[in-house]
Amino acid sequence: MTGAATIDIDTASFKGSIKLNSGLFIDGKWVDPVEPDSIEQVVTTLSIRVPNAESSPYSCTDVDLAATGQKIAAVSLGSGQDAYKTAWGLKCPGTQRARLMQRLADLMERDKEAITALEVLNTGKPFSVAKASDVGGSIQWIRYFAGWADKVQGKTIESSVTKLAHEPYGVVGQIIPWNYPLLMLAWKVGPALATGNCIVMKPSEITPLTALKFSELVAEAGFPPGVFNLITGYGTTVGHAISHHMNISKVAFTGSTLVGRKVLEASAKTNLKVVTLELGGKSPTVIFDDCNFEQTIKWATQAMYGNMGQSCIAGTRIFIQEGIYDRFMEKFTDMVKGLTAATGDPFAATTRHGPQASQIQFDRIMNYIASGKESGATLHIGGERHGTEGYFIQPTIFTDCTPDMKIVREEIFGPVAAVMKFKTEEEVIEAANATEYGLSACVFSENIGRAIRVAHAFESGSTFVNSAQLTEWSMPFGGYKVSGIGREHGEYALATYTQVKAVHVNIGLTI
Ligand SMILES: NC(=O)C1=CN([C@@H]2O[C@H](COP(=O)(O)OP(=O)(O)OC[C@H]3O[C@@H](n4cnc5c(N)ncnc54)[C@H](O)[C@@H]3O)[C@@H](O)[C@H]2O)C=CC1
Ligand code: BAL
Repeated sequence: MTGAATIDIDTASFKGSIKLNSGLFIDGKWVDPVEPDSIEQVVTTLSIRVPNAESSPYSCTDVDLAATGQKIAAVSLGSGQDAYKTAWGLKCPGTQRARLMQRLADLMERDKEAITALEVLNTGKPFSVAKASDVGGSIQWIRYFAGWADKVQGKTIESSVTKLAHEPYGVVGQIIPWNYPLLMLAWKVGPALATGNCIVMKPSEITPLTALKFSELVAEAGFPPGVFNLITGYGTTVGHAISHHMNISKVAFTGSTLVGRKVLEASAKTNLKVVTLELGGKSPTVIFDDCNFEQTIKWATQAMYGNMGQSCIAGTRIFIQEGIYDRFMEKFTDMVKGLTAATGDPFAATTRHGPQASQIQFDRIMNYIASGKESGATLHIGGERHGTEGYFIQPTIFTDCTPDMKIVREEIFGPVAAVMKFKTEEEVIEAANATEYGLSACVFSENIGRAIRVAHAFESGSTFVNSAQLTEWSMPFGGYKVSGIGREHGEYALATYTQVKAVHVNIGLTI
């Protein structure tokens, strides 16, 4: 139900009380979900776990913010449509949209510490990382797209005097996951607002807190009511309603390939809404003998274990050329031991590795570890729960992996590396591409000719030479194969939030 919950946080990184609205943010207002006997009915459960600073930081108190039923269609989507027609998109000049977006970014900057604390509660990621990458990155994304808002322009084709207008879709649905709750929101909101669309946003049911806070800042920034709407709830209800809705013209989804297929299917069965999908990955990290050894160790470790391995571009299949295999494994093992030693309370300044985001995810990863052991891979290090409480898993390495193993084929979304040895460039390209996924791939070699050759040979939407995971607001991001459809970021993202209208102007032709 609507109302505000106060979350008291007393940790090494953040001390304070954060007031958070707990309703749905629709048409610029916090509203109660409507009666549960309606046709489109969902149950919204916002349950957060607040570390109890008095005892172990991992013993948690459940705080219920809301648990209720709702019908979303008439209220949220109807008002979104109305707002689009009267107050946004074609009616609101790009310069004004840019100003509002910059104001929103300023407010996020103002509340950066509190937003970070909420994101840590949401996910368990280390505070310093959440502050710099998740919240800092989100602010950058909003600012970057604010810069585009007054530069979305059409063209004129001179020969036939045809004006091409790039128009917003109207109401777009956005369904996002739990691994980067605020960042994924910013990735999607930025281009949608810049191009003048209205948004119906559904955060993951596991991590709604920063999205609620973001909605408050949207209101404070002065966006017209209905431009940004937040509907919390489950995928099978709210997500299902969004993907099937006849008045939503485009859906942008990030999450599992399984659900991505459902969203696409929903489009086919309803109004053929445009669907962009950013899905899973099983990304290769290819390390040649002639790499810069010290740098490569660091990048490969970060690529694998960053965000506790809960990243769609995690470098989970690590291919090491035979000449440096032993030396690399020795140092890589040391890095993992260091990470294990720095595993713990996400609010502690020394923590570099936190828990997995949920019990479901914890169980899923532990099952993959069991499968790795059963399938004959060698458990090199890790493989157990870390500590006795919470969703902590030791950073893990499996060696002697083969392509048929589940831990090599499937996205684990946890801190579990599958290491393989290779001899030749041709062999490793084939092995790296032997996956249904194609989101990201890294190559490490000081032979720049070879590095570029391999980067081009990867069947992947993003490839990195002597680096990893450097996703940036201006660089297109998306998948080959089952890793997705469409691109986010930069000018390419604008194209996925606009449709082109050809206006043919007769300047003298008579019949
Ligand atoms: N590409 C990425 O960044 C992500 C990939 N994943 C992968 O997916 C696996 C499972 O994680 P989940 O949380 O279960 O992902 P998921 O794909 O079920 O959830 C992502 C979002 O989709 C929504 N959703 C779920 N069912 C839906 C439906 N029928 N219609 C519309 N929306 C729906 C969820 O509520 C959430 O907001 C992970 O282990 C990982 O492999 C998960 C999260 C992010
Ligand atoms: N889903 C995009 C960001 C990531 O998971 O790495």
